[in-house]
Amino acid sequence: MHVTAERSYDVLIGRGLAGELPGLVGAGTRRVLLVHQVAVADAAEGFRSALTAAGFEVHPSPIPDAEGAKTATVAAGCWEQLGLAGFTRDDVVIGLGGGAATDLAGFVAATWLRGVRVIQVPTTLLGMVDAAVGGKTGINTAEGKNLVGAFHSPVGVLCDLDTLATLPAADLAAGLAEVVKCGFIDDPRILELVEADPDAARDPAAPVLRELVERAVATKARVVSADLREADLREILNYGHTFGHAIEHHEQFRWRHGEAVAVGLVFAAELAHLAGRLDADLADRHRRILASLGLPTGYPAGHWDALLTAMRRDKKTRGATLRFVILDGLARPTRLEGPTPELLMAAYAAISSPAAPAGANSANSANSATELP
Ligand SMILES: NC(=O)c1ccc[n+]([C@@H]2O[C@H](COP(=O)([O-])OP(=O)(O)OC[C@H]3O[C@@H](n4cnc5c(N)ncnc54)[C@H](O)[C@@H]3O)[C@@H](O)[C@H]2O)c1
Ligand SMILES: O=C(O)C(=O)C[C@@H](O)[C@H](O)[C@H](O)COP(=O)(O)O
Ligand SMILES: [Zn+2]
Repeated sequence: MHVTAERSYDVLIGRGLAGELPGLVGAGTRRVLLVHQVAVADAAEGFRSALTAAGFEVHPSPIPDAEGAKTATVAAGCWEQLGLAGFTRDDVVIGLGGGAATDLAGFVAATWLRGVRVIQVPTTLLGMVDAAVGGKTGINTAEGKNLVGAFHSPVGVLCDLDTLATLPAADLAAGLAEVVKCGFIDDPRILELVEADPDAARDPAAPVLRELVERAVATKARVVSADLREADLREILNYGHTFGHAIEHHEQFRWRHGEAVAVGLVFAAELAHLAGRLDADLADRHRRILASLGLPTGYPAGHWDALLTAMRRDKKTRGATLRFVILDGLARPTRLEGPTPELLMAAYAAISSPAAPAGANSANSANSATELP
């Protein structure tokens, strides 16, 4: 799959792709910072040996798990490592792991010497279909999700489907939320494939998963190739994220991103329905598909003020005006600008349910900011 950005690059999707990495790093390079999650330490060791054998000086950089990596402190640790090792503009950063690792690695690469090359090697479904592609990089702050970052396109993306074999089922399901998002905004065939066999969609060895990855990457590649810097069209990739990011922040980043996006998609669908833009069946189709994948579709009542405060920091907000990506119909994304407080609260009421997020991280839900039964 090809992406057009400041420089064009390829997203390779397949199995057994590790051998492609030294070629992507390129002969003119001396040093490689290998930023990786501890969960993929074995894969990191394999890459380290292959790159060392190819003559590169490899600096492994293990990072904290999940959102714990997307902090200024962790980024500063990487900058220190780059400085001590004398990384120059010819050198390369590799991001290996889930979206949190690729977001951090991309941000470190974007900021080191005002920009060095980054190669993304996603090892979660979400990383493959979304985070590693498109050049959005960033970290969180105490005030919100992804508030600091840069657009910095990778020079290549390696999606080795073999790496998904070890991914926990709940993380795979979380990645499917972004795949389903692509289905609603752009490629309805995705929805048909999931509806035909939700269990196969959750099976990393099933052929349908590969097709889902290819279709979601195709949507993302087409959109970011047309609008890298989110001047207009790219906002459709943010479908479900205004409310989703607010949940992540309110839950102090203890929900998986994809789980929060799943609820955000249902919120956006209800908002569109209540605004008279989307019919009830299509709104409900969001719930049915996401629930069939074990994803949450509701959020407890009683947290509106905090969620609204978080939504005001969304990057799509202009001045005091909240802006939502909604659907006018299937694969017809558009925007809803400045919905009234009554409309927003009605959408919240429509998704406020006592149902616990089925895919929620059990370690996380114990610490949930909300009382989930
Ligand atoms: N830049 C973008 O365009 C973009 C797009 C979507 C999401 N994101 C960001 O991506 C992040 C979410 O990504 P994610 O869902 O991949 O979460 P994640 O990076 O936290 O990974 C999920 C979990 O899977 C583990 N893991 C990773 N690969 C594994 C493997 N192969 N086997 C076993 N365990 C593995 C990780 O250690 C982690 O515990 C969020 O921060 C979100 O904001 C960015
Ligand atoms: O690539 C994009 O553009 C997206 O919005 C994809 C989202 O799935 C992703 O979560 C992204 O990181 C959100 O970006 P943000 O600009 O809302 O922080
Ligand atoms: Zn997302």
